[in-house]
Amino acid sequence: MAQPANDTKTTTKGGGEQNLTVALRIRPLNEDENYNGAKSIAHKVQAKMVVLMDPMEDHDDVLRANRSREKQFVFDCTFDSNALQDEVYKNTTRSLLPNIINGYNATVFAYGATGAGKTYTMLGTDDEPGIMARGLNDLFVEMDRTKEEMKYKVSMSYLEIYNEMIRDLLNPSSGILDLREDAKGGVQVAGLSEVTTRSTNEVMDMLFQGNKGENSRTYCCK
Ligand SMILES: Nc1ncnc2c1ncn2[C@@H]1O[C@H](COP(=O)(O)OP(=O)(O)OP(=O)(O)O)[C@@H](O)[C@H]1O
Repeated sequence: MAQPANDTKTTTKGGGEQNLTVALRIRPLNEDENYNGAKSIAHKVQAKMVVLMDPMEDHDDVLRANRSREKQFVFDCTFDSNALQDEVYKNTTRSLLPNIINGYNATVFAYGATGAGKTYTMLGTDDEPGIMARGLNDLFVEMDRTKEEMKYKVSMSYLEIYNEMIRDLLNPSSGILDLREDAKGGVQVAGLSEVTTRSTNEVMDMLFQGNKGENSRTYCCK
């Protein structure tokens, strides 16, 4: 997840500076895991630190009693399993909006193993909308508020990358698309459709339509 304030500065290919935030979210154990007696080994211990307990630790093994194999990891921010969608949105994504309104690029993506909670965090549910719906709502409200002074255009593309093959989820009939570099060194997906949109609901409907055509694997929306 990316965020502009107080963050690690890295240099882009074009020489400019960009900010990067890495956040970690621990999801709650699901019903099956609880039923099978699973125990969470990931614990948020400080605002920025998570400890992973050694799942093999044996408290009766006196020979290893003082050899903790716990591992500590530090992130820009962390969320435990009780964290609400709004908390995750406000602490990772909301601060990107003023820059987007001013015409700068921003990227937010979720990374993790299957079942880790990427879709829940990004899309969420009707009752608990994720980062995308919350971000789009705020974006459209802000654009509406400033529509007298500024002219905005919002468009979206929705693609799937699976087994190194790229497909356009808004236009599946276009088949497998190629990745190309443009003259400025930017990466482009040749032939990817781009649809103009005016509301969060419209975007969500298109994501829903796009998901219908596949089994919802790795996806990217810009
Ligand atoms: N923070 C959370 N709170 C409650 N339920 C969650 C949370 N995170 C994930 N879940 C639930 O865990 C399950 C798996 O999450 P999700 O589908 O988001 O994983 P994923 O990383 O997108 O998986 P895949 O890569 O296989 O698509 C879902 O049933 C989801 O509702």
